[in-house]
Amino acid sequence: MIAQVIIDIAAKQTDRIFEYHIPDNSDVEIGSRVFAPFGKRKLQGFVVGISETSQYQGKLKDLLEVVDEMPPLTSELVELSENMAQKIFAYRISILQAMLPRVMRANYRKVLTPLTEKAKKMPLFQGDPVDLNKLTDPEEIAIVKELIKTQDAKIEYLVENKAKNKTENSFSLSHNLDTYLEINKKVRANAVNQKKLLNFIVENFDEFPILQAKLEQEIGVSSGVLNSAVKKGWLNKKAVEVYRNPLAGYDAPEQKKNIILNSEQEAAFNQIKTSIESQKAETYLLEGVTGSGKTEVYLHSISAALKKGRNALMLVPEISLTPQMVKQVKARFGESVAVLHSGLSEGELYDEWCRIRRSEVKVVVGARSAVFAPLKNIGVIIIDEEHESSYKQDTNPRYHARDVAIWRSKYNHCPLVLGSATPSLGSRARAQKGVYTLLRLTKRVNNKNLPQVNLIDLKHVEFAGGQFDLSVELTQAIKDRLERKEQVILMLNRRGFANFMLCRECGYVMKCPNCDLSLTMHKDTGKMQCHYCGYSQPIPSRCPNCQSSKIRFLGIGTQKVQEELEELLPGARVLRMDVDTTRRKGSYKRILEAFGNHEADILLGTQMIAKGLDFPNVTLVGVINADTGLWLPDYNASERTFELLTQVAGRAGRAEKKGEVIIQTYNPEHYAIQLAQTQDYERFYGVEMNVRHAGNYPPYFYTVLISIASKNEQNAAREAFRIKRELQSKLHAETIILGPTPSAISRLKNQYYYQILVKYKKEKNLNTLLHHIQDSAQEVKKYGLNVYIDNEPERIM
Ligand SMILES: Nc1ncnc2c1ncn2[C@@H]1O[C@H](COP(=O)(O)OP(=O)(O)OP(=O)(O)O)[C@@H](O)[C@H]1O
Ligand SMILES: [Zn+2]
Ligand SMILES: [Zn+2]
Repeated sequence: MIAQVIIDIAAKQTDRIFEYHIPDNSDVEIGSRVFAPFGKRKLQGFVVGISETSQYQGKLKDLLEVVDEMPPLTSELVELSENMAQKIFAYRISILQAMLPRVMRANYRKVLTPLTEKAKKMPLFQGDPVDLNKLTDPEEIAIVKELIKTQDAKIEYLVENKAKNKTENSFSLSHNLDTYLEINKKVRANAVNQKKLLNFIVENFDEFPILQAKLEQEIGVSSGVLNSAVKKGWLNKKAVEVYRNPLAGYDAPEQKKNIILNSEQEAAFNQIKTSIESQKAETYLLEGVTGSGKTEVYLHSISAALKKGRNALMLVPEISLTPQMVKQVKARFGESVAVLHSGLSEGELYDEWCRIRRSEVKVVVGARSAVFAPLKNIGVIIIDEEHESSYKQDTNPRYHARDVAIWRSKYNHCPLVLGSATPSLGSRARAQKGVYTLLRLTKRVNNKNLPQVNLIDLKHVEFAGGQFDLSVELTQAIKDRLERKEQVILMLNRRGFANFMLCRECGYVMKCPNCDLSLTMHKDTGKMQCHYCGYSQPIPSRCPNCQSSKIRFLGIGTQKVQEELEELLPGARVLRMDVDTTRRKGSYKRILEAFGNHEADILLGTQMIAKGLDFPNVTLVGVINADTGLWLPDYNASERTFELLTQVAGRAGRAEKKGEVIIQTYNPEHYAIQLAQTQDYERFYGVEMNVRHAGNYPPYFYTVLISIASKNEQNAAREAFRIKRELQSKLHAETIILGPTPSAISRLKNQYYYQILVKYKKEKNLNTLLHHIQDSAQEVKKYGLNVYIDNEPERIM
């Protein structure tokens, strides 16, 4: 038999199938990871097909071995990777790798192995191969070169598999109960520990095998006692695989009572249920105002799928951001839930993934990449907060989880539910055209009103403190809540916004030497930092340009607002949530739990706190600066602003108590802000569609962004113009080609970027043309050029 293999080298020349002969009695399947000889190297690859015959004329090489016990990819995922490779501009191997947990990606070590006795005795080796990546001493490098030349040593590539199963010792019994009773009689009473152990064995005979940790704890003996019992033949010891449990701590304290759906929820659920039961691949857009109970519709849908003996896949934005959601799913479906998200340790992630692959779970909840979960027999797919831009991966491979989900829904003959209070314009437009089926929840559960929203015009306002962050009105409103023992959520919009250093004498702004971005001040670490490449330097006390001491730090940070709040409202307990306070694993969850237990009055944070939170005691939401993102040079800046404000407003007044929202803005007359005030998505949709129509933007046009990067600015520009000419000569006249222009951030990590935006309605050959452009860029890569192609970009700056 012949295996079709995609080899683990991301390059144009290898982006195709290589054939190998499958040795007899080797259990290669589609989806297997294998080792294959490739030139002089031994590389990993994925089997994407198996056939009886080959077109290849010569003699095929044998596959070397199969890496995993079970093929890591299902045949569905293999097929999916083929489909994706045709649509997005990425190599098939990059797509296949993206489907696996990070730890499973192969790591190659280049080592030098001694061949002759002479070499083996050299101090360089000390008997072992040398890791060439770790070799830095020029003298040693010279020796290595010489050894290769004289063939006393050779270079080899070792593949490291970092994915490891966690094991623990388990003890089982070797005799029957009577024998232990006998032994127990013979052991003298002063052998205290042995007695303890034997008594335990006799009393808990049926409980065995038992894990070591548990035995030690229950009997109160050390591992030494257990090991000597093994030597005596009383116990057998064996390492068994155990799972790391990332859901520990998510156990719901009480099983929630079964909620009865209201009539709108019921109507939406019934439609979804029909598709689940008839196994129909239909896409639903569940448009429900904040607090309308979308989650309950999801959970009912999952139940309905399970009842049909099928499984469920649910995507949420960044799961660590919604511990409340995980808890609910876990409370409902218990042990059969697996979670996948970037907040887990690599080991935990791998274990969860294994449980899914081995069909030990029925429900998978996860962030973007969970859309590749090797779950079989899917009966429903759900994407919560479907408008979130994080569902699009903005690095290679640039896929959108929604597109992948649509493909999987067709493959599995199951419905896909896209839910949001503020659907993306594209999804809403597709529902208008009937491509998706629109389901609406127009009211909050129990007929609660949406909160009242007040706009405060920052151009004409009195500020409460010495800083220009908090208006008198907002401060007073916070005070009122504190007196009533209610809670407040305050959001500082970080989009398009940073704390930067400005010299009032010469106008100098401190920028990153590698990128074209201003450095951001971090008071806690005492550093000015580039958020893009990580460069940092100490906060200066004088202007680096003119030595003046008149430097100012502009912008506001959550830290500064926290200080001001504590000054204006002494005694107020403030919890801060931003990148700095959530860096450590689990801190997000801890902060939210503390706020939920009313250990603080105010939750102050960045966009992180805008979505999905459900705290009944929150009656006031304040937005400190609504509009920083409004003027970004992106066609979807209004959509993002409207969405953010509507979402954060939705956190107020979700239970019995009435909610209020105060939005501070410099642009109270802008339509995105005005419509966020009424939280009227449908009207916003109407207005924004007109704006997009006038500007020839999505969803009226499709878009592709081509970025050209080089260390040499001229080269980037020259190639960009060449690509534009090629596009112009081959595309329709009505297709719009914008650029090339330097990207809004024109230099990043010492690379200059130029970009071209193509807007089109119908271009049958565009895909082929773009692949061709990318391929020819590969050929000029030796001049340091890189071309990136992003289909339907979320950001065009
Ligand atoms: N039928 C119902 N009866 C009573 N309570 C309900 C019902 N459905 C949902 N709830 C409760 O209403 C609250 C809000 O629901 P949920 O969080 O699902 O809203 P949502 O639509 O997801 O809102 P958002 O978009 O703001 O996240 C939750 O506490 C939920 O338990
Ligand atoms: Zn930088
Ligand atoms: Zn200066």
